[in-house]
Amino acid sequence: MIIGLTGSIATGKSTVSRMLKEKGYPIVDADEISRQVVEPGSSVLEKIADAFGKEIIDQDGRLNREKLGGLIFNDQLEREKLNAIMHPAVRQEMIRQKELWLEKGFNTVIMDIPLLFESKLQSYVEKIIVVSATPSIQRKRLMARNNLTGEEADARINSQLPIPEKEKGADAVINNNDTLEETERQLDAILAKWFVSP
Ligand SMILES: CC(C)(COP(=O)(O)OP(=O)(O)OC[C@H]1O[C@@H](n2cnc3c(N)ncnc32)[C@H](O)[C@@H]1O)[C@@H](O)C(=O)NCCC(=O)NCCS
Ligand SMILES: Nc1ncnc2c1ncn2[C@@H]1O[C@H](COP(=O)(O)OP(=O)(O)OP(=O)(O)O)[C@@H](O)[C@H]1O
Repeated sequence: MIIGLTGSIATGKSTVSRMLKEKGYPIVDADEISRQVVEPGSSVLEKIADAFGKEIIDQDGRLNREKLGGLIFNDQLEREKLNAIMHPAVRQEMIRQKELWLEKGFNTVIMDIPLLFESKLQSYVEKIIVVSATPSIQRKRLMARNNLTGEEADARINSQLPIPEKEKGADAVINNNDTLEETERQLDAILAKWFVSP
């Protein structure tokens, strides 16, 4: 079974994804892939420099993620421009990795895709788990993790679909507002209900 794992920014996808990895599930991680496709010298990075200016690349040839984040999280048109450059490459690599895991004989593959709903990738997966948190907990965790002001955190949160919209499209919701143990208990209940194993 192909399971899509999504949520909103800083609601706890990576946390749940780590739990699944520990249980032996193979993970295809869209955030990790979106870092790989912009490695120094890649054609995707070249396109980003053409579109956003050479200043977006540091002296060492690496993408300045902070600068690019500052541009795209505050501006829908700039965000769409970046998405149009990056998403085709990210999608292609996600599918390649999923096929590899299936060829290796796994029954289940977890696709960790933050923008599953925004990018309309529902058809890529068979079941969808949404990791959810209350808006105030989400904002607090995002500010702490990324060292952001409230305003910067709000811009990132508002660049995605509202959490209730995502919950409506989910086959299962994990409420990650409490302890990690409580989150894992919800995860285990979902896996048992769906009779899945790695
Ligand atoms: C703008 C970038 C350079 C900022 O890098 P940074 O290291 O600060 O953030 P990181 O990549 O860890 O992403 C953190 C979270 O931001 C959110 N996010 C990232 N990109 C986007 C986007 N285009 N639209 C809305 N939310 C986004 C996601 O929830 C993601 O999990 C980076 O996010 C990026 O390359 N984004 C475009 C690729 C993309 O859409 N990635 C999301 C999954 S495919
Ligand atoms: N149950 C919890 N209790 C306390 N802190 C938590 C809990 N779950 C997650 N966190 C913390 O909240 C932050 C966000 O979690 P995580 O990185 O898993 O979110 P994410 O959804 O993967 O975010 P992104 O969309 O940015 O990739 C992290 O710093 C994490 O350690």
